[in-house]
Amino acid sequence: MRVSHLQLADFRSYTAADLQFDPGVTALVGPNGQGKTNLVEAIGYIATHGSHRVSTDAALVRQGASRAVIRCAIERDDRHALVELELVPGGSNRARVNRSPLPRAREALGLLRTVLFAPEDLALVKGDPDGRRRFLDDLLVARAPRFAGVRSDYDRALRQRNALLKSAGATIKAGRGDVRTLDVWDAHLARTGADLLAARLKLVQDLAVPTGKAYAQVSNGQGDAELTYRSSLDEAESGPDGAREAGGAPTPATGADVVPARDLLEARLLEALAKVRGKELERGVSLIGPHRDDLLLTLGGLPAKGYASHGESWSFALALRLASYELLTHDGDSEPVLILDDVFAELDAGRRARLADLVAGAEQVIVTAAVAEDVPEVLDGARVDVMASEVRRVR
Ligand SMILES: Nc1ncnc2c1ncn2[C@@H]1O[C@H](COP(=O)(O)OP(=O)(O)OP(=O)(O)O)[C@@H](O)[C@H]1O
Repeated sequence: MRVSHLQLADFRSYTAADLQFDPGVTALVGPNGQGKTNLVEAIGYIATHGSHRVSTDAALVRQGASRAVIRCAIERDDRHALVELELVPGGSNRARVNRSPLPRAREALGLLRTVLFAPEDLALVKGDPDGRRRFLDDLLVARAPRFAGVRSDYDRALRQRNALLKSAGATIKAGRGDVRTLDVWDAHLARTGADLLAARLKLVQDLAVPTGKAYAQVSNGQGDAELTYRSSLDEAESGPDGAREAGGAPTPATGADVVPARDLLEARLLEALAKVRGKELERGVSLIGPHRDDLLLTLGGLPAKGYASHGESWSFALALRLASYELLTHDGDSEPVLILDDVFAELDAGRRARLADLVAGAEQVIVTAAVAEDVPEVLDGARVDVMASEVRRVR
């Protein structure tokens, strides 16, 4: 799969942009702050309906404008799709595919698949669990777009349940409030939470081997990179409020683990929610569910966060992206578009060369760099200069 044409209106620093892409490598080159990342961010947005840099859309609309438009032509074998997204901060985004409006923008998910690696990815290793949960959920959606609905159903159930715990918690605890409404939200949370949890557990199992392999490739065989899904459900069941005895620390995924059935997870979530209800009413928040989980990253048995060096952390983040690329390629009938935003300048010579070798044969690679020398020679291809939010094809 590849992007063949990108057009922007009022997106970030661009009043308008129009850029054609060839298959293979395209390097977007220009000094800092000229609009290179804005271009790849727009392509990433078409694929994920989100930005890799900000969590709300307001910053994506050019200052002074009220909406932005991204139009992207996608080629997949001999099929073509023209996807157009209109970003309306504070309102609902609108999508058109081949010039026909879709009832809901999220129906356009899945038409373009990208894997984007950027300096922000260091937070996957060094940052809070929130970023790692988002990584897993974005990959779930890229593999199966229906998970966009699952995720938003879970978020809605969580918001409503937290609002109820906060507003009516004290009265329910005193035996005067409407417990039945809380029971209903427990059921919603357990149902949608089980969908999300089962999918994440399976995803971590699928990612474990390719991540270890990619880490070894990028770091030239140094260190064992492992993934472990840490679930708040397991912890609640083995804690003082729980019914089960502690089962010890969670073990790293091996790729061959048995993922608990979704229905069993739903029953376990319901039971655990009932057990912690008193504590939740006191605190006014939901204490169990996928929103409290984490993906633990370990290197040679030690947590990467807090122990790994800067270079090792980079390699781990890169390994997660390369493993995502492998999964998406394996699942679908075509390779996702690979985007490397400003990453070569961050890597040492060895890692840079190994990464370049790994991605050189991909169907489409879009690279951004401040200077052309940062792009490894093996990634020889088209070059576009970006200056003051103007694009100029030079090769
Ligand atoms: N909503 C917006 N409206 C107008 N300008 C914006 C908006 N958002 C970002 N910009 C501008 O876009 C520019 C940054 O563009 P971008 O991040 O693409 O730079 P870059 O070329 O990738 O730089 P670097 O090499 O430093 O990463 C900044 O000058 C910033 O002020």
